[in-house]
Amino acid sequence: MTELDKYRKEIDEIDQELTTLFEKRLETVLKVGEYKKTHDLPILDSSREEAVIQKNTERLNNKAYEQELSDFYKALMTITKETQQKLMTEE
Ligand SMILES: O=C(O)C(=O)C[C@]1(C(=O)O)C=C[C@@H](O)C=C1
Repeated sequence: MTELDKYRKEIDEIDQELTTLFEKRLETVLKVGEYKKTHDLPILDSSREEAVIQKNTERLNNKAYEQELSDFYKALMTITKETQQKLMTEE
């Protein structure tokens, strides 16, 4: 096995955990979406998004990744808002 193969195997294992966590987060986001739909609340909550990003960048061991993690959460929350939007337009 080359070094590249080893790194890719490691990435595959990390991705397996990420996928499990992504699915879990998305399922919870859908529950939030149902709540918002029932209570007629907007999907976007900018202050909550800022808090999510701040809390998680503070959790970083290596602060050099702050921008990357912030971009990651922004992309993630773009997806979660789209998923909630689909729920809102359902019957
Ligand atoms: O906390 C909420 O209100 C959510 O809908 C979840 C979430 C997220 O993915 O974390 C998604 C959209 C909002 O703008 C803020 C946060």
